[in-house]
Amino acid sequence: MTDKSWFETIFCCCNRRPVIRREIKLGCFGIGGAGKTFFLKVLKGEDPRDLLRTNGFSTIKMEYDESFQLTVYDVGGDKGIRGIWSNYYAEVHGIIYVIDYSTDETFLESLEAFDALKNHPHVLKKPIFLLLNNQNNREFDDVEISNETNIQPGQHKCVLFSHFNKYTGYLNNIKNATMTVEARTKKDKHEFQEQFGRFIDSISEHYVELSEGVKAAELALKIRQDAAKEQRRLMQMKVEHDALKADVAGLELRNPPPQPAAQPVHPDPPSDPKSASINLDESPPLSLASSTIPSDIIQSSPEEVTPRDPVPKISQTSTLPVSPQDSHAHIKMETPILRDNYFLPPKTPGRQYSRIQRIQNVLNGSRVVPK
Ligand SMILES: Nc1nc2c(ncn2[C@@H]2O[C@H](COP(=O)(O)OP(=O)(O)OP(=O)(O)O)[C@@H](O)[C@H]2O)c(=O)[nH]1
Ligand SMILES: [Mg+2]
Repeated sequence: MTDKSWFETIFCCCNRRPVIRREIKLGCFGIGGAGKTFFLKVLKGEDPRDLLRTNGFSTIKMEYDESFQLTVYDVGGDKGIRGIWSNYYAEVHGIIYVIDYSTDETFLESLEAFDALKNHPHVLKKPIFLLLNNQNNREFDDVEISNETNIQPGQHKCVLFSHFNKYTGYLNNIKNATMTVEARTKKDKHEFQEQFGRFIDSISEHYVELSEGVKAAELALKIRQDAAKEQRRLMQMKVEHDALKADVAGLELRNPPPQPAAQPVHPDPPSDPKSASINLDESPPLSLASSTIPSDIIQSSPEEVTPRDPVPKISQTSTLPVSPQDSHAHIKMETPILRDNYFLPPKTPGRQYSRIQRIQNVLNGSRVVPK
């Protein structure tokens, strides 16, 4: 017994082959109001009335026959949007171009835009279907049109003309697209339908060659899109990073990091030490106990917990002068210091440093040497 997938089994049971259509991609161009969307709707078998201007582009899909499915990019034709036409040239197997023949102005404008299109490198060697649309029932000459469009032989796979003048036929009968384009062509036998059929035949004939260009363009487009996506992702990350940095800066401004405690400096005391007023609440009086603070207690004072430069040892016998750069030491010598709850009187000339004052100097890390 041969292995068959459920899909194959269903179709074998129904005695029908699954329909796998290959895709033909087409681009439909022409100046604004030329009738591109109108034509594509009629071709597909949809009601073409009450159309809106195509803003950007729209994609119209339709079944052509058993072998092919059509994907048509209907690109807006207003002057401001014509710049994007060339983005589609490489990605399509063939070009539909609608020439608006309603007035001399629209005809000239259509020819100008067509001239740029037909000479584009991605349009050369591709089949072109030229549809002449004329809503004013103007007379025109095929030879004249052929001369005006100035198409050189061999530049394109084929160039097929057709007329779509003042199309009014059976609009009320068009309700929905139930038939393939080919089936409708056989039924209606309109000239534009038959010419369009020849255009698709030409694409089918060169399908492999044309598809290579289309696939290469699709790959290039995907690479461009991925690169653009990556670029957008990086930009987004940068924006988020900058926002985070700004947040952190804002937080730091509101809550600055803890700075080393500033040394309290008191104003110059009165010259007579006896008249110095002492706030008993804030600073306890100098006591015998405080003047004999054991060194281990001093070491564990809160001031010492804060990391800082190693405290230099003070030698009683040192004769080093006070450095002029050591401004801290200078200030501390000249002012009374209220520190760690011990009041230190200002230094008076000739007076020996008390033990407490030496301890205080050690705590301040100053290099004051008693005279
Ligand atoms: N009856 C009739 N009306 C047409 C025909 N061609 C165009 N029109 C009218 O012209 C209007 C504009 O046609 P569209 O098909 O929207 O023109 P377009 O080329 O798609 O224009 P843009 O989308 O602006 O680029 C349509 O709404 C129709 O009313 C035609 O062959 N017969
Ligand atoms: Mg349109």
